[in-house]
Amino acid sequence: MAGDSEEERDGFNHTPLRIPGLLYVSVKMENPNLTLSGDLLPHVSGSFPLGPSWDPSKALSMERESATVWELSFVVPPNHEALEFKFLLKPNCIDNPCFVEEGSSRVLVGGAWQDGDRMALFRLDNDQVLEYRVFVEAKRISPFDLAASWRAYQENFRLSSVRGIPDVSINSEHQTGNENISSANLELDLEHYIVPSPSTSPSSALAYAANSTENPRSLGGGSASISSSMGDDGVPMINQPETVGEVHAPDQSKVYQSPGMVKSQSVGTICPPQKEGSLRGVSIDRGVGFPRLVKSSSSDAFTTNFNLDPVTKNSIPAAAGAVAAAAIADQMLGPKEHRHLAIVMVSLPARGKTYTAAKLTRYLRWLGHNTKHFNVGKYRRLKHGSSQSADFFRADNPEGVVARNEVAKMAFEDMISWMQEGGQVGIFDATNSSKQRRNMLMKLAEGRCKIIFLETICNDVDIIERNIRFKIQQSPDYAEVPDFEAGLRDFKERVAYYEKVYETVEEGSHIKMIDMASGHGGQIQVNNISGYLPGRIVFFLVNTHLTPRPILLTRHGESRFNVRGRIGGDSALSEAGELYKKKLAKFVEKRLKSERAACIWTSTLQRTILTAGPIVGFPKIQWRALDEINAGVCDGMTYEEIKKNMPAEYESRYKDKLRYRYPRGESYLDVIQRLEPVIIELERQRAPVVVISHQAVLRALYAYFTDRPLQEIPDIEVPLHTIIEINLGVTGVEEKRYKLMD
Ligand SMILES: O=P(O)(O)OC[C@H]1O[C@@](CO)(OP(=O)(O)O)[C@@H](O)[C@@H]1O
Repeated sequence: MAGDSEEERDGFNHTPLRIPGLLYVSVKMENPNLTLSGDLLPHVSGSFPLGPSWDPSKALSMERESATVWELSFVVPPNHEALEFKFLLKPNCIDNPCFVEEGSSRVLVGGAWQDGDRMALFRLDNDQVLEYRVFVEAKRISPFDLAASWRAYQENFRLSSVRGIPDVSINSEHQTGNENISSANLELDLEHYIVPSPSTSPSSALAYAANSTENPRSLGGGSASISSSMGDDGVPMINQPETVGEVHAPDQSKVYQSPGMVKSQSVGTICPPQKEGSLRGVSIDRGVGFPRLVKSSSSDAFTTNFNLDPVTKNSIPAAAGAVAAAAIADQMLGPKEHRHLAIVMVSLPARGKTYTAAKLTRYLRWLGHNTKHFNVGKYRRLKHGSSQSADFFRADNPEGVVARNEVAKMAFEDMISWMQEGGQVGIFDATNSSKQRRNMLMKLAEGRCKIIFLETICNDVDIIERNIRFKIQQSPDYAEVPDFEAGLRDFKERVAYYEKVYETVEEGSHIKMIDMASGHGGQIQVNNISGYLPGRIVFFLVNTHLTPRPILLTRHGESRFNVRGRIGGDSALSEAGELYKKKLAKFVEKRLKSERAACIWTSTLQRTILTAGPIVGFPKIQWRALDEINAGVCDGMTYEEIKKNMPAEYESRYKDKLRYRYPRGESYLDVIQRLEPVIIELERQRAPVVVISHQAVLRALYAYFTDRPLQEIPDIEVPLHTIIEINLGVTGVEEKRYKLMD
């Protein structure tokens, strides 16, 4: 084309490139007339780094890039010595001679030809001449691109040693070769290996679920106002409301300013131990909720207030995936569903209502929906004391009825106030067993939130009896009743009073869970339910049950990358990892020996598959969703290397590890989103499950079971060679840890 430089026309580089960094050099040969070359394969031989010598037998073969083009790429330091080389054609058969191109050697300096010929000529035995066009391309590359291309090379060319294993497998016999370890080393007295669970875990002991619900605003001494002030830039700053009984400290790391956006502050909430014997201790509120949608002050366009971190240049919504997508869709098309949702529990006492409410709260929070659990019993105890006898609950006791309606109203109003300050889903936990009470709540909700009634019906007398006994042991209502039998009689009397006036739900939007506790049969009836979140709630409830079973979480045995401090990758096990896999197999054998069924889940990465290897007798299933967080371009690097070579990325992750997404990789929030099907399946399973996975993934799973705030997930301790046993039972979640080796 007229005006094109010679270089642009023929692809040649005539001036030496003097650019800092590593040089990625690609040399190509093109032979448009393939038929002439027969089985002669293009090679390159030359000085370092192209080869140790000019010996043709050590020449580097070029890769076929297309039908007519052959390519060889290599990396050289920026100020490399002149590289000398020549093209060769080597026959397939080593006995035949090879042909070296005519003319003097080619010289590359700084990635550019030094007067090199643009054609390579080969004179064959029969005086036939073969002509190839030659090209060179040099690019400066970062160590990360280099690492990525090396990884791609490895993944493509080095077969994983476990690739032959099908997605679902079971080995019924110990593998030979794996057992050359003295059985004495593996003699496991399980109790001997128990180590304390982290003290911050609220579920390391049994907790009465109602204790950790919301504290009343008007009874606990705090205020419930929205404080609104002007920020430095003159735009209003909306503070998260305070919750009574909690001390608030603004989390400066989440204060952000973004052009055209309302400045917002997400508040970390430090909760001192709660009055009612809460086991939670100090915890930090997750500080992420349904993204608030605000209108830009500088333009007509709507923007989404996503708690952006000023240092994270690829800023990520506070709650990723579906939560953020729903917020955007609402903003563009108008809200499809009511922004605030109240799940109003309905049931007789001791039907698993509070347990179901707590479980649903935990699930919705983990997904990033701002959810709180309001337990009217807690309000009652704080207002009227915890030693009310059955009489208080009689429908023909006017003072009792007034007092109970009053605390219900108070809790409901607290819930609505919290919603108006940005809360999304309130779980309203009381018996709400008469139409009259439910009408009262519907009136209070009018124009302020949508109500879905969630009724739990249980017809299994054994389950009811078990729940009643648990209530006497755990509920603060009976903490001061020393005689268990007296407590039992009183509570049964209370239940009878409720039964007299109980009216099943027929009105409004509702979900009925009928005999779902055992996990055998049961049914869910749904009336007038629509929308994304209600749909998701129904799906969750359909899959959940109360059959007790353990879930064992463990990281793979130490990998070779772990030893070298490299993240990600797909390396095999170190020597210590090899030992752990054998110990783990023994542990599983012993711990699950009385179980009729169990299942082993691994990721698709070889370090988990190899760790599961010696476990016998249980099916093994590989889940891609259990793969480690994808570190994108940083995969295979050490944290030190990232810090040195990509300081901005390192800093961004350090500042907000939860939301930080590796370039071309994932964030912790991404990992949580992809784990949702795993959670649903874990809830659905009735047999024990052993999950052999990775640090980031197990942090997210563990946070779900122990109701840890999203913000804390990236720092949860999940050590190597340790098994975290989660027991899901009728009374809640219990945790135990076994450390098999260092
Ligand atoms: O989020 P951080 O703390 O980096 O932890 C995740 C990292 O843990 C590691 C080990 O450092 O997991 P893994 O156990 O699978 O080897 C890395 O591969 C992974 O990137």
